[in-house]
Amino acid sequence: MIVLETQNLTKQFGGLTAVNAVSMTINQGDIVGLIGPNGAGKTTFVNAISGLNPPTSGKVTFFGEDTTGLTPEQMCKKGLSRTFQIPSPFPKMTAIESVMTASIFGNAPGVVKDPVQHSREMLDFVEFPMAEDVLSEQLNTVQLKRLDLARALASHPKLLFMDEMASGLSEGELSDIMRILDKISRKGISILMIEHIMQLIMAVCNRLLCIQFGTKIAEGPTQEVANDPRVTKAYLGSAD
Ligand SMILES: Nc1ncnc2c1ncn2[C@@H]1O[C@H](COP(=O)(O)OP(=O)(O)OP(=O)(O)O)[C@@H](O)[C@H]1O
Repeated sequence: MIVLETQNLTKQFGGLTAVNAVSMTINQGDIVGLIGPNGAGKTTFVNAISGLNPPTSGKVTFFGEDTTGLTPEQMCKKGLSRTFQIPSPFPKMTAIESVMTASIFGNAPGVVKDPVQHSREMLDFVEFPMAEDVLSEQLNTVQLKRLDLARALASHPKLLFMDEMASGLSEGELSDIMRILDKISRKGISILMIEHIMQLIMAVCNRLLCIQFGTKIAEGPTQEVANDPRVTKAYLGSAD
């Protein structure tokens, strides 16, 4: 089953074409790695799909429905959640209160009977390393990213976008993230992850999409794309 499809998705900022006619597909159960050099347009592409910064042209289809230009709130209600490269929490809220906002506002009324218990389960699920009543402003970046993930999962997504979840992680924290990604996937949630850490990409992604200067240069099975000379040249820096 096709979860998400983009057709010629384009985003321009004035004279800059940050995303240039990108067409791609995510199938049920996929863990797709979105790779490409810095400034390639990865975050802009994800923003254009998830509603944060709507596309200039092109089409987004989510579970067969045209969702082009819908707001983040509308996309969330339809089953698309995301995490951010730089999480921006509510600083004066505790961890559990932050997750509760998503639990309460990210689901249709009545879906979550007990938001406290549900949020606690989400924090457990992502193996949140701090007490649930810690203030968000006291968390470091790695802990904030874990909280961001719990918040994203609290709205029962069918598709999850993750923006550089693993940057700055130690070797041990990286294997924690791999385990958590596996748990998310086993729940039937499809994943698109922007990531620079090839160790993680190669271990968890079944497919890759590579963009450069806003244009798709490769899409397909992980090994195939990773070995594509255009990708090695663009992303890893050596083709010859
Ligand atoms: N709001 C904006 N206004 C103008 N230009 C923008 C805006 N957002 C992004 N850009 C530009 O669009 C291009 C793509 O940026 P984007 O952040 O999507 O790249 P990226 O692949 O996610 O990079 P990185 O890996 O460094 O996070 C860059 O040239 C960037 O400067």
